[in-house]
Amino acid sequence: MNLSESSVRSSDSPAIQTDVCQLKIGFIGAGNMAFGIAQGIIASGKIPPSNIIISAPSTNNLPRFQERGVSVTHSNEEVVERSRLVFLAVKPHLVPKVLNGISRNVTQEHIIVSMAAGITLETLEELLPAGTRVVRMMPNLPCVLLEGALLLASGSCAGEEEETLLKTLLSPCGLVEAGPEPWIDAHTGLSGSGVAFVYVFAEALAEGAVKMGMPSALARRIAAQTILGAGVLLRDTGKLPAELKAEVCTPGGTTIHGIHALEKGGFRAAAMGAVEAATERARELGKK
Ligand SMILES: NC(=O)C1=CN([C@@H]2O[C@H](COP(=O)(O)OP(=O)(O)OC[C@H]3O[C@@H](n4cnc5c(N)ncnc54)[C@H](O)[C@@H]3O)[C@@H](O)[C@H]2O)C=CC1
Ligand SMILES: O=C(O)[C@@H]1CCC=N1
Repeated sequence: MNLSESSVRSSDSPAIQTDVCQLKIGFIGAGNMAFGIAQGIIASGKIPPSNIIISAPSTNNLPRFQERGVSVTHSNEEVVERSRLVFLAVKPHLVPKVLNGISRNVTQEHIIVSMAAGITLETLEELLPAGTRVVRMMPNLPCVLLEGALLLASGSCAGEEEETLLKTLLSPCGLVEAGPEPWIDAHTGLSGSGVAFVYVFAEALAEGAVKMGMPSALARRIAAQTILGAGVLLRDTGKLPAELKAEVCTPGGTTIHGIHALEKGGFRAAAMGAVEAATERARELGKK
């Protein structure tokens, strides 16, 4: 069995089913993140939507999954019973309650992937049967458009092979990387929360243009396209931000005057401080 078609095996864990395309996948929680990740998995073309099941206590969020051929239920236990790869997509404070509810249904055949901000691998492993294969994952909102940035970290009974499986399944969601657990909290600040920091910047750019007389709807559209274009250039050229910045800055021109204003306003320190504050908050959420 090999992963490209395929199945994966952890050295001291059971094989991860037969074919990846036969893997049964579950989601507990049916919010935006579950939707983004499920869309990515469906887009991979490796898993038929009928092999995916999702649970939530109310029906509010379920129709958009049903429309894509995903099975839905109100029972978290049913999700665990019918799946081998289970994504935990509830808010962090609900994780202990949800894991207490499903723990007796979890076997060593399962891989449990939590995307809850701050909740540590140690906590997840304590709440699940000994030997459970657990992975922590931090996605971000653009996963819903398959332009996300995800970071994975494995628990003590999971590793490279579970990460390989997840990278294969999740790569349509965007950039998928793996790293040590402490990076997950930093990634939460940089990217999970960082998306919202970019929106604050977008709003501020647009409001600057409104102040200078541009209609706000047009200013917002241009701000969005400016951020999109700058981001694609940064990603696709592989150049450093400083190199691209230098390409825009004509000596004595408009941009360097604007950058001076940003620096006088402490923009760079504020952005670094935002990532630091969000990372610290993720660490705090993880404390028992
Ligand atoms: N929203 C974001 O940008 C990001 C969120 N996350 C993490 O993803 C997780 C989910 O976040 P969102 O999708 O934004 O939340 P959400 O509030 O949109 O969705 C949570 C879902 O959980 C369901 N739910 C509530 N109680 C439940 C229970 N007892 N059993 C099963 N389902 C239950 C809700 O009905 C809802 O469908 C959170 O832990 C968050 O930290 C991670 C990265 C980014
Ligand atoms: O604000 C939060 O706690 C979640 C985690 C990252 C993005 N949203």
